Amino acid sequence: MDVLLLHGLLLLPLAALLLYRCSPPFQYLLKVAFFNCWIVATATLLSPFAAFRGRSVENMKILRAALLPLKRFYGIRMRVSGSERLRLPGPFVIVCNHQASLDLMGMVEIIPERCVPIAKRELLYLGTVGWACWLSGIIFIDRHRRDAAIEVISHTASTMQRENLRVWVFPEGTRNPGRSMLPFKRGAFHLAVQAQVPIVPIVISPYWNFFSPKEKRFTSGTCTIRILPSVDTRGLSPKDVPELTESVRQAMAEALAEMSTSDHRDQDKEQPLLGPGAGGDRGSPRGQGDTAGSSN
Ligand SMILES: CCCCCCCC/C=C\CCCCCCCC(=O)SCCNC(=O)CCNC(=O)[C@H](O)C(C)(C)COP(=O)(O)OP(=O)(O)OC[C@H]1O[C@@H](n2cnc3c(N)ncnc32)[C@H](O)[C@@H]1OP(=O)(O)O
Ligand SMILES: CCCCCCCC/C=C\CCCCCCCC(=O)OC[C@@H](O)COP(=O)(O)O
Repeated sequence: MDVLLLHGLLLLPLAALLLYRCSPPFQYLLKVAFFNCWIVATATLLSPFAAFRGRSVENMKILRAALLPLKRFYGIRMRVSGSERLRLPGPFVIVCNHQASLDLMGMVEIIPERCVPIAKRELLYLGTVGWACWLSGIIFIDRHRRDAAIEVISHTASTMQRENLRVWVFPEGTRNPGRSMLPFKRGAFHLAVQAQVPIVPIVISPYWNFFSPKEKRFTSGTCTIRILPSVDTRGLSPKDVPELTESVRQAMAEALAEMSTSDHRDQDKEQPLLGPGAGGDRGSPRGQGDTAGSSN
């Protein structure tokens, strides 16, 4: 009986390993589970240290350090182009496309100092993760209460100037794995106009060559982040916001379309720490590679 049990216990990890290597959907599930576990574990372990400092944007540095290793686990190579455009001295508003939770990997790659994201209020209720977000100064809005959200944004505009704060907004307002961008919410643009600060648009390339929840596929691959030229808002007033929103969206949509046809060759792949990138590069569009970036 004991021998049987021992054999069973030995076979279980072996079977799991075999399944992991042979079944891309199983690999996908485990990789997504690990992503979430990593976030919960680091938030739980590190938030008490951040709590000594109290709520502060400086805690973003801890949050960033905790999330930076993720790309190595998954063998995701990040290529960034135009990073010098983020080296503006004062406050500014970043607007970025939002595909999935994986965006966190791109965010930590490029997010400048003293920058906080605007996030949905629901994140506050994620236990220690919500606590970590609150401690790091993340700004929460209730998307279902427009007036309250607008008030938070107005308040943020004055804080930005006073405290030299940068703000990161996902103007689509929700995750969008689709091939084109959703219409933009106007909050980020009102914020920039109210604070009279520049807007820096950022586009993260589509993940479909290595990540697809629909197909349950998560392999290694390359992600390109393009920082577009900043847009000045000095002298603009609230009546200019619709046009401003549309012109920034247009520039981002064009960049996204261009990046969607870019190909990431096999030699660009990193070896993931979490096993082989089984499943290959299915579904990746073929074309010219984006060589403008510097890899780091
Ligand atoms: C060294 C340091 C390193 C640090 C490293 C750090 C690493 C960081 C890593 C990890 C952090 C965690 C990351 C978490 C990420 C989470 C992401 C999310 O949760 S995304 C969901 C939440 N985001 C949004 O929703 C977008 C913002 N939303 C908006 O801007 C909306 O506009 C909103 C909510 C304010 C209203 O939404 P509406 O659905 O009503 O739509 P509308 O069309 O925009 O507005 C309706 C009307 O209100 C006006 N309006 C909107 N905002 C206004 C404003 N601020 N002032 C005046 N009017 C405004 C508009 O002009 C429009 O009016 P008219 O049609 O033009 O007449
Ligand atoms: C201060 C100490 C820090 C310790 C280490 C912290 C470790 C990580 C902590 C927090 C990371 C943030 C996790 C939040 C990730 C969620 C991002 C996301 O994708 O949310 C979805 C939301 O946008 C849109 O929602 P819907 O598509 O409308 O549903």
